[in-house]
Amino acid sequence: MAETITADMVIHDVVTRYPATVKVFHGHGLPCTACAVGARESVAGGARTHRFSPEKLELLVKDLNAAANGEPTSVAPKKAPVGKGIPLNMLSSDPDRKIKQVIAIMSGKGGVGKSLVTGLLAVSLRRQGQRVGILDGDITGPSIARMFGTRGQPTKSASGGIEPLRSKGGIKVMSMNMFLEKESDPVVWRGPMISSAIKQFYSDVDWGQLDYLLVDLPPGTSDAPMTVMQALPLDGVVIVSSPQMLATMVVMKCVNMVQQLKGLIVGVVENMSYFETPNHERYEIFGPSNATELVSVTGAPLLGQMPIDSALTSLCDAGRVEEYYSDAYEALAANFVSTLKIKR
Ligand SMILES: Nc1ncnc2c1ncn2[C@@H]1O[C@H](COP(=O)(O)OP(=O)(O)OP(=O)(O)O)[C@@H](O)[C@H]1O
Repeated sequence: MAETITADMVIHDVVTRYPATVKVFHGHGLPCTACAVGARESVAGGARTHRFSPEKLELLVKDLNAAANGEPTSVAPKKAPVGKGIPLNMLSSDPDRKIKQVIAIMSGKGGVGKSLVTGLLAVSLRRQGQRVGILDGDITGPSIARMFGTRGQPTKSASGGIEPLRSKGGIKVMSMNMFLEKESDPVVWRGPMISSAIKQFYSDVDWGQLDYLLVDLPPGTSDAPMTVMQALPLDGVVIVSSPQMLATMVVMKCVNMVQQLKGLIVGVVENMSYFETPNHERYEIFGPSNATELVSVTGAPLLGQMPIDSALTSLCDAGRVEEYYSDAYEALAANFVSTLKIKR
């Protein structure tokens, strides 16, 4: 007999404990399990947002309890939205694993802010006490080291591996930039050399104990993303998109690639979703949000919608990205952590 589900329970907790309830939420027309809000919102709160009457809420709660106990519900069981926004409990099977989660950040197209989202997600995770590393998998166009202002060349670690550089805030960073004489030197390498560099960045670098290793990938579906998907013990992929990107079908290419390589999309982030004035007026500069479609094509929860902020570019150029603070990124990190629950 399952514990009684009540209207004040958080949607995320309900579906995590009783996955059969996802069908009930969807059957009642509530998309909350596929929404970032569901991570914090109560069942009653979700129902209120969707203008449920008290009677409808009562029936929903009754059905949730029925589903949790394997009993019939009043809503016809819709085709189970397998993986659609169900928060994943990704408990590491091996408690001795030094890096608890390896997550790649991917986008189909260049310039949507994938590196920036990777960097700021790392910053917020670190602020929340997580041990974080960033592997800059963009070998030919690295930008992570610059963003964090990490200078100098990596040294040999005590165990004979490569010691990653550390940001001011304590994030471990490894990027091709660190091996170039001049930051502007090009890396003119063919695919196999790029793949080999990525593998070495994972296996030869002494990452130590980490909660999250974020791997920033170059755009597209070429050698580097393929290497990461196939050669690294990847736990999941976060897809970064922007409002106008869905129309170009590049997101679909990413999704298909991840699926073909048997990877798992753990969440999506919509960057450059809106611009907010000091008076809190919002403008959707790149058009209306496609977040709902993103969730439905990827089958993964929306982790956050990031604003456009002109302050970011100058901070990144000055290597001071860690000085940036925004509630949107703190919420993104919180959603990320609750989606990928790990055992320390
Ligand atoms: N939300 C945002 N607000 C303001 N500037 C942003 C935002 N997102 C990204 N940018 C800026 O856009 C530029 C491109 O971002 P970034 O390098 O992160 O994109 P990318 O997708 O990783 O690019 P690439 O395809 O080259 O790897 C950077 O100058 C970055 O600072």
